Amino acid sequence: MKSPLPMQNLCGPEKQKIGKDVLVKLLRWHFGHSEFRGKQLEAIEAVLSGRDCFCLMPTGGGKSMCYQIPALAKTGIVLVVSPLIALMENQVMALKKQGIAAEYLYSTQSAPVKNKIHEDLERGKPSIRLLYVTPELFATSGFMSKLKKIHSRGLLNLIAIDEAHCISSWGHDFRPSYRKLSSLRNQLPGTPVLALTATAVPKVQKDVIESLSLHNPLVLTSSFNRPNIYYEVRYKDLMDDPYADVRNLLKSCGDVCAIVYCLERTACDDLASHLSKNGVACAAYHAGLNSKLRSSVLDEWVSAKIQVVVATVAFGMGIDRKDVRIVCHFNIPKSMESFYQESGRAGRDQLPSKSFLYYGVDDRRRMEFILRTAGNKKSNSSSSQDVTSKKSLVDFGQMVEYCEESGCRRKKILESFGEQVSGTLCAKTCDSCKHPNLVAKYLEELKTACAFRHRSTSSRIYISSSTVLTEDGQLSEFWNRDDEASGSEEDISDADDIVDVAKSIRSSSLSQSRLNDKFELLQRAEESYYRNKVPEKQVNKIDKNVISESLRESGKQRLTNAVKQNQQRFNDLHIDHEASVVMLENECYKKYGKSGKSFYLSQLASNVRWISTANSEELLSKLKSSTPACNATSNKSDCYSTSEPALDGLSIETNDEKRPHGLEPETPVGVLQSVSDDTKLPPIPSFSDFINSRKPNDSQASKSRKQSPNGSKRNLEKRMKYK
Ligand SMILES: Nc1ncnc2c1ncn2[C@@H]1O[C@H](COP(=O)(O)OP(=O)(O)OP(=O)(O)O)[C@@H](O)[C@H]1O
Ligand SMILES: [Mg+2]
Repeated sequence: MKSPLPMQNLCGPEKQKIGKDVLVKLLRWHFGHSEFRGKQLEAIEAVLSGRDCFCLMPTGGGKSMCYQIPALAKTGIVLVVSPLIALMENQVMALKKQGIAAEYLYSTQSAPVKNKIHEDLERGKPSIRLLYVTPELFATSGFMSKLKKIHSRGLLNLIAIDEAHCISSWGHDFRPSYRKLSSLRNQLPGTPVLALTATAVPKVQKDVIESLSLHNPLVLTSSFNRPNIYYEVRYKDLMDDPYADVRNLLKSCGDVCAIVYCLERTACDDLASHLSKNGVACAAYHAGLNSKLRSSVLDEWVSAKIQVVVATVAFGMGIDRKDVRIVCHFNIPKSMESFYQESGRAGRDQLPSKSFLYYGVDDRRRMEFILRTAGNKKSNSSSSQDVTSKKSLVDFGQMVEYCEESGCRRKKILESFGEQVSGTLCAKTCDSCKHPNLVAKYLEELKTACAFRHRSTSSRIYISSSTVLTEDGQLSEFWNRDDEASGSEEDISDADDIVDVAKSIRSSSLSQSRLNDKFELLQRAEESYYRNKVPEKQVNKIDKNVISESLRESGKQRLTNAVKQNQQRFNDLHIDHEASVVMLENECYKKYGKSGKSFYLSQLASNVRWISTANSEELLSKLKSSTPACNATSNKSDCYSTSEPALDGLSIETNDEKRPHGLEPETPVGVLQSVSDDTKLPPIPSFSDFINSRKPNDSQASKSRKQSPNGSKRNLEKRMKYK
């Protein structure tokens, strides 16, 4: 471990101004960088002199240094508020490696770890120089009173708010918990506050300064230009196989570090599995994976054991690998801000890197649908619905222009943040400046292709994926039949703000008639599948449809979420959550594993619906756990009679450890046992059955429709009408 630079020899008494040479020495000694970058030095000098500072620097610009150097320049503590535990963990680990005493605290951390940190902070001269905390912890009275003590002892040197744009609801990453930071100025007077962000929108900047009550702050802004990133758009509608294009692109760049962003979790799994099968070693990362798997992917990627990650935006803020050479968006992002942040993860080492955006007209429509619906969900009054929805659609419009219009891409990015850009700035570092004729040709072809598609495929079933309310207010999920992608709230909003998302879903205003239309479409698709069975020719297509282990994992996660939403009922009925999830997922897989992903996902959605709609008896009779029956056999897999190899990924043997103790031995029919027993349990309805059961007056008619030729005819007429 490197010994700390002996400060007393460098800067003398505490109050004395710390000179530039001292700060540069600290930078070199501790971090090995020769000089400060951009506005780092100005920010550091401001906060060391006790002044508030708002620091706007591009992604990868080196914002962390602006609070890390002050922490080393004075005895005492720098408090850093950071939005993500993973982000704190990474930074603290890196600092410790450099021999700098840093720790992090969050509310659900184990008591011994917390106590050790608190003990250090209570010492006359704490050894900790940087303390990272979550905004949630900051807002607790217990932590605040401890902090006030440190403050009253004159040891709190600086409060740094990293990713400060999270405080603004105008920003793309709003975290309600950041709002609670607005009281810190009153609670801890006299301590300078440093707000750091890479978010460029002026409205957000103003909001951050006001919300944190920064007093006469030094406002430091830098250009958002990332000269080392080459920008290019690729047009999916002009490609035979966009997957192959991504694959070839990655292969042609060699074994470089890359992030491929997809809108939806299932798309991540799908693309990752395609790439892996075709010689590009990679891993999927999204919020649907369990946290263990996610952190292992992250660890492997950070330590360069994996070079390529296919991820949703859950792979986001604070991801710090300097040598990302390619960021590829397989679907259009929701705004220029998001695009800038995500593509900005490339080339943090300032070396040449590339951003590729795969643009497709279907993706555009889907995003428009999602934003419109999300806008409606997020607001209660109809006027604010309009405003939210319009704002996000306007933001998204900039992204569409980026893709659909000719002209310098770099200029479009920078101008969207209000920067004036000279014509020569780009210097052929985007496709439009480098190959203007080619891009113009693509855009022309795109227009033609879209016009043609509009005429010839207006009958195509286009169902955008989203989570919406059924008529009785329960959660229901739709699956996109076109690309088998599932809607995922997390993918388009705050990944860790489940409560907010749930609230927003509850206030969804999707009309009943549109819902019914969608039900009809899904139901018909399922019926038609069984009528036509899969022809031989489509064998290849079905291969693509294979249900991967990671898809099954994410299926289990969906069911787990549904169980969590009904946790109270499960607890009241003493139903084992985990075993139920395993059993239901296994049932989906057994039933639809061979029919392909589409129906597997559909059946999972049915299960999710069933979990929230089934009454107590139904839940009990299907899921009541008999843990003791299974415990009686030492090996959990003995409880399964199935010999399916795909069960490997379900880690059944771990369920015993996790199962709550105290279940009575006479508990009836076991979840796991139920799969192997002949005991007849109520089936989970298929999509059609579910819909029909919800239409009591119509169910008979629906059945006869399925059977009689007249029924089919009526069905066809109805379909024509819909189209
Ligand atoms: N003065 C410097 N000279 C060279 N490299 C630097 C300097 N300051 C910071 N860096 C390096 O730049 C990289 C990015 O730094 P940092 O993570 O602080 O950026 P950031 O502005 O916080 O980015 P983001 O917005 O993505 O969080 C780090 O790897 C860091 O070591
Ligand atoms: Mg940062």
